[in-house]
This record gives sequence, C-alpha cells and structure tokens, in this order.
Amino acid sequence: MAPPAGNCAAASLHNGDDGTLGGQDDANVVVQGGAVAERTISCLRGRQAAEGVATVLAIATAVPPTEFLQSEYPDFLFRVCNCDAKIALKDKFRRICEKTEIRKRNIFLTEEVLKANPSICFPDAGHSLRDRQEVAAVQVPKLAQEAAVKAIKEWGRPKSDITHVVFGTTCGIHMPGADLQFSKLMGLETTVKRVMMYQIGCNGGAAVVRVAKDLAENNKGARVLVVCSEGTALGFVPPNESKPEELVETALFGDGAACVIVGADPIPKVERSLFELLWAGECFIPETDKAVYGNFTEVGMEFHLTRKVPFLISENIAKLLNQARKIVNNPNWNDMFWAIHGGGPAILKKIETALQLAPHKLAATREVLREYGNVYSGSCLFALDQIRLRSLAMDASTTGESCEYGFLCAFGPGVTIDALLLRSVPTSTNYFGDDKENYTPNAVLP
Ligand SMILES: CC(=O)CC(=O)SCCNC(=O)CCNC(=O)[C@H](O)C(C)(C)COP(=O)(O)OP(=O)(O)OC[C@H]1O[C@@H](n2cnc3c(N)ncnc32)[C@H](O)[C@@H]1OP(=O)(O)O
Repeated sequence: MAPPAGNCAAASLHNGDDGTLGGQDDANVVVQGGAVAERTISCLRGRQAAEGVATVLAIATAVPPTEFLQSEYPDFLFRVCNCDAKIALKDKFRRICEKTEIRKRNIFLTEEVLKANPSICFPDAGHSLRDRQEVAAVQVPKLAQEAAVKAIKEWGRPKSDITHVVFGTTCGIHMPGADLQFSKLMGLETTVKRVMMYQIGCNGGAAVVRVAKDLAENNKGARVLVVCSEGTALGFVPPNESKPEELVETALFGDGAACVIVGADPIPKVERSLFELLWAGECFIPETDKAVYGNFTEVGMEFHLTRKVPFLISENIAKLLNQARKIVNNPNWNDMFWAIHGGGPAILKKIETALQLAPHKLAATREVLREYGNVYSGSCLFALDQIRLRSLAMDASTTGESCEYGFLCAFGPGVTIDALLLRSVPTSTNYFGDDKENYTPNAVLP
C-alpha cells in the first residue's frame, strides 16, 4: 500500500520535476533497508505515475496518393497479373468487390510499382518476399510519417516533447524495425522510447492504444506517439481458383496510416483532450486459431480467412465489452459511440444484429470502409478520427457524436478482440475552446 505523503518526505527523496530520482537519490534506494526502503520505493512509484487517465490529444490519418475505384479494380488486377483469360474467376472477383460496400481504396501498388517489382504479381519468379519487404521498408515508415506530422501539428507541441513511440504494422518485418526508421524520418529525439508491435493483425489498432495508455499513465509527463501504418505489399496475391478466400482479401484491404498522440494530465490551454481512455481489455476466442491467420513464406504473407469470422466476432464481442460497460453503469449500446474495425460488411451486419445497434451507430466505420477499404490495424483509428469530425459537422454536444461513452474496438488473428472504453469530451468546453470557427482538421468524409 502506498504510504501517505508525509512518509514520503521522511524517506528524504529528492525527485526531479519529472518524478525520477537523481544520482544521489538512486543511492538512497540501494542503501536504505527494511521499511524505509519500502516507503522510498512506494513514493518513487507514486511520483512516477500520472494523476489522471490517459487521453487522446490528437488524431490524423494518411493514405497513398493513388486511388483505385472498386468498380475498376477487377480489370486492373487481372490485367497486371496476366489473368484476363480467367473469365469465371474474374466474374467471381467482381461479384465479391460489389458486395464489399467499398467505393475506392488508396493502394501503393500501382502499375508502375508492380512493373518495377514483377515478383509481386508473379511470385513463382523468385525473391518475391525480398522485393515485397523492400517496398514495405520504405512505404510503411513514410506513410506513418505523413500521418504523424499532421497529428503533431494538431497537438500543438514540439516533436521533441514526444517521449515514446508505439508502432504497429502487419506489412513486413525488419530489424531494426519500422519504429526506428519512422523515428529517424520524424527527427525524434534519440532517447525516445520505442515499442514495435509487428504482426498483431487488425486488432493492432486498439492494441497499440492499450499499450500507449499504460505508458502514459505510468510515466508522468509521457507523450506517446502511436502509429499504425499498413499496406498490401506483403499480402498482394495474383488471382487463384484454388484459393477463393484470397479473392476476398484482395477485394477488401487498402493502404493507410493512422496516428494518435496519447498522454495523461493535458496541459491547460496548450493541449486538448479529444477522448479519455477509461479501460482497455483484450480476449482471444478459444479454438479459433485457424479462422484468421497469416504465414510468412517465400511469396510474402499468406493470409487465411474462413467464412466463420463474422459469426465468431459477433457471438463473442459482447462478453468483452460488457466488462467495460458495467464500469459506467451499463449504458445502452445505442447510447454509446462506436469506432470499430471495418473488417468487412458481413462482420458489421452481424455485430449490428447481435447488439441490436441502430443503423447509424456504425456510420463512421462504414464511411471509412467505403472510402478506404479495410486498412488493417489503422481501420478503427480512422473511424475514431471520423467520429470526432462527424461530431464537429453535426454540431454534436460531445466529441462522441453527443454520446458520453463509446468503444474503440478491433479484431484480428487469434481470433482476438481488443477494445477500449472511451469517454468523449464536451465540445462546448476544452475541445474547441475559442477556436471553433478556425478548427479545420482533415475534412469529414462525404
Ligand atoms: C487482417 C486482420 O487481422 C483482420 C481482418 O480484417 S480479416 C478480414 C475480415 N473480413 C472478413 O472476414 C470478410 C467478411 N465477409 C464479408 O464482409 C462478406 O462476406 C463479403 C464482402 C466478402 C461478401 O459479401 P456477401 O454479402 O457475403 O456476398 P456473398 O454473395 O455471400 O459472397 C460473394 C462471393 O464471395 C464468396 N465468399 C464470401 N466469403 C468468402 C470467404 N471467406 N472465403 C471464400 N469465399 C468467400 C462467396 O462464396 C461468393 O462467391 P460466389 O459469388 O461465387 O457464390
């Protein structure tokens, strides 16, 4: 148990402003014995932690410049892969594309990029994994940088004040990782503390924020730059009759990066909180290992997806979310806002049915799916960005579309569900301040 403040003074600690011990004090911890040392460590622990819960202080997204209309993608894909003769397969792919509810996706793998890296369309030619990794090594940190520059601008403090980076991607694996390349591109301090989260899958969008929450709440003054940067470079596959599930992936995924800045105890008049992060949790669904999974092979990331996924998620999501909901007196699902992973329309429909959500509740997620596709771990963060922008557009009373509480929720391999309980901020107070007229972050989607 933490000792009262008076006891802390008796332990004669001389902490720095940031709650850490100076050199002489470190010695104190070592030489003091018994109860005094316990008290000292307890005080130290208390002084290192933030006072309030972690909050989201800025959000931004970025996508590659080339847009592919979903209606034109079947012709593009089959042409670049020399598969135009596979008429029945192309018709099936077109049918799947039409069902995705996606209008367009931004994808880095343009015809020019694919021609420069022929082993991506024709993996049997060899060194496909190497070529894909080389594309990812450049694109993943670069897209992350684009989103992070925007987020830091919105945050309003210098990038030298970033203390931690949490980086998530399923696009490639390198050592040192994308977190380091990104930190260098950004010109962050060499002392920035990095956490690299490779291959979490799409639940990574909520998992990175969960890790950032812990960092922010346990390190007074921490400001965590959280990035998910994703792309199709590793998972792109030429059409193949014997692997119909790959057509589904090829029809769904898009490239994109999302960045949030997380910190506790926002500095008044300098930082503005967009959402408080009240609770974070994760669960995996037993015996579902083969429902969604990926393997790195010579031809990139071989991704497997079964038709059970929408069912598995919708059947299990309430159990995890209820753990959080009870903390805030069990609001009705429809009285909450929802930033969830736009995995595919069948998943969203099943969740709506399972939780009896009104049609407009997943509007932000559906808008993101429609305009960007399934951007892997970035999806739920794109949706969170969309929610605060929609709140502004609809003149809502809170950043959560006039609701007080909401969920950031994503799912991926495992099958794993990750979720955070969020509290929105009243738009009348510290969100817009006096700047409402001039507040123009990224435009709200049509
Ligand atoms: C990366 C991560 O970690 C997390 C992720 O996001 S993983 C991706 C999660 N997404 C999914 O699991 C996709 C969920 N599915 C969907 O949204 C929809 O089923 C869909 C858009 C793919 C199709 O829409 P639908 O309304 O179900 O259309 P439906 O007519 O049943 O199917 C269209 C075709 O796709 C095929 N199909 C659908 N799902 C399939 C699957 N999982 N595998 C293989 N084929 C599939 C159907 O057999 C059908 O083929 P035919 O036209 O030849 O009969």
